[in-house]
Amino acid sequence: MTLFLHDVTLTYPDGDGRLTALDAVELEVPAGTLTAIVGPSGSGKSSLLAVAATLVTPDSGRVVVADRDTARLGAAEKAALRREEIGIVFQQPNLLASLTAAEQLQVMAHLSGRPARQLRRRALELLDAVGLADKADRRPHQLSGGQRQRVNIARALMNEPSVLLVDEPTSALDHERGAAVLDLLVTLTRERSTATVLVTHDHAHLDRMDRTATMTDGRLTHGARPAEPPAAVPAA
Ligand SMILES: Nc1ncnc2c1ncn2[C@@H]1O[C@H](COP(=O)(O)OP(=O)(O)OP(=O)(O)O)[C@@H](O)[C@H]1O
Repeated sequence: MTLFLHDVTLTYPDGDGRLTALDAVELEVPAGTLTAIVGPSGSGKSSLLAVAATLVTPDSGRVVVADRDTARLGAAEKAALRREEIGIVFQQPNLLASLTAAEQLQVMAHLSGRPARQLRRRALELLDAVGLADKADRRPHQLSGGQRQRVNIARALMNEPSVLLVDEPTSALDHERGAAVLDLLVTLTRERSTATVLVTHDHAHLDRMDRTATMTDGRLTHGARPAEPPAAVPAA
């Protein structure tokens, strides 16, 4: 199992007490599949991503990433695991204004120590995979919002991660571009065998995902489709 969370509980300090952000969460994401997490604001979705990314250590439970039990890892080993095995796509692309699309990707992988020419080749291959082969030398202000999000996704894949964590990738996009970005994420998940977790508010495209789970007050329920508004009953 590429990403595996077992009985994960996370609390934050809250006044005199503690607030439970994740409550006995179970999550298994096999390689090459995409799980969408939906749920209301404040229900714990971002906390789940932060724990899966090993950025936050839960109070209890197991977090296994690429067959490594993260509880056994020191800080340096965790940082290496993040760099080598985990790709993160944030809501806002956070691209560096002065760099071209290809450079955004290359700078990400620079620390890996691979030769510059090899990094450039990989950056161009990924930009091609996200449909931006002809935009490699554009800077962020010369790209549309959807194109910037594609650069963001390609950048997260630069180190060939086995786990891809995606936070609200379509929130800044219109319906059509949002759907195209989700299609792209499904394709990349299959092609690159990533275990992908996607947090989304957007219920419109859940049928494209392999699995859906709903977060409610820190508890994750699998398989349940989020409540849709009831269909209008035609007047008799
Ligand atoms: N660093 C923190 N310290 C204290 N409380 C926090 C912290 N981060 C999140 N929380 C609280 O934990 C709960 C879960 O927050 P989280 O950000 O995981 O929810 P979310 O489902 O991602 O929300 P949204 O959809 O609005 O981004 C919320 O009640 C939030 O206020």
